[in-house]
Amino acid sequence: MKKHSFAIKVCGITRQSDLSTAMGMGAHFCGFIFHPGSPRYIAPSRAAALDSALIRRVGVFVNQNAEEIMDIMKTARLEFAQLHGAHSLDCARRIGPEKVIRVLWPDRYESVDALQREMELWADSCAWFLLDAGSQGGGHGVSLDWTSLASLSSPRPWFLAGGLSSASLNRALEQCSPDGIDLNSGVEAIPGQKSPQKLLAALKPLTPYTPYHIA
Ligand SMILES: O=C(O)c1ccccc1N[C@@H]1O[C@H](COP(=O)(O)O)[C@@H](O)[C@H]1O
Repeated sequence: MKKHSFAIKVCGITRQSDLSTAMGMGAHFCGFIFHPGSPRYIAPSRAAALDSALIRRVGVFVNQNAEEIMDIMKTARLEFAQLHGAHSLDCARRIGPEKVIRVLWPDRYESVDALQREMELWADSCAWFLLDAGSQGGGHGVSLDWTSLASLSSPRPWFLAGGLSSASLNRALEQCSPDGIDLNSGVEAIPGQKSPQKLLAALKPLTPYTPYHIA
């Protein structure tokens, strides 16, 4: 593994026990999925009741508009909105760029240069990018081609997502250098429930690399 520090996000949290385990293992961000079609869906009021101490709370949105997103952010006490759908720049600006994690799907672009041009377009309208596998939606458990991201020079910090698990993390981090990693289906016992063993297996080897400081 290359020696650089990065943030850890554990997404698809539906239970306090999983959130507490993730925090105990050094997660910096936790994610709640507000897409009703997802097996990881959580109602905003239930997410509000989960105690995340000082780590950052992210909501994942696919179909909702800016007003619905801002409403849920308030109810669920979220700091960030992860825009995982066909959201516009205007939607991101209305939410507030400092609160937006914009998802992009590298497979949609013919080259890393084309992906980078899209990132430049979004740079003033988001705080982070999240790169996911496939061409839409998320939670597929499929990996990206990490080598193609080795030369990426993002105008904002970015999370690497897409089926990351203890089996793939080491290789992924050898091949590209994200500012954060996003763990979801790769650390589950069943969809919507994390496995403490899988979380430990994925996160323990990262301990020397994750004293990530978030201002
Ligand atoms: O996990 C879901 O069910 C989901 C549904 C709709 C949009 C996003 C979703 N999850 C996000 O997808 C990425 C990658 O997940 P995975 O590691 O491949 O399971 C991650 O950011 C999740 O937050």
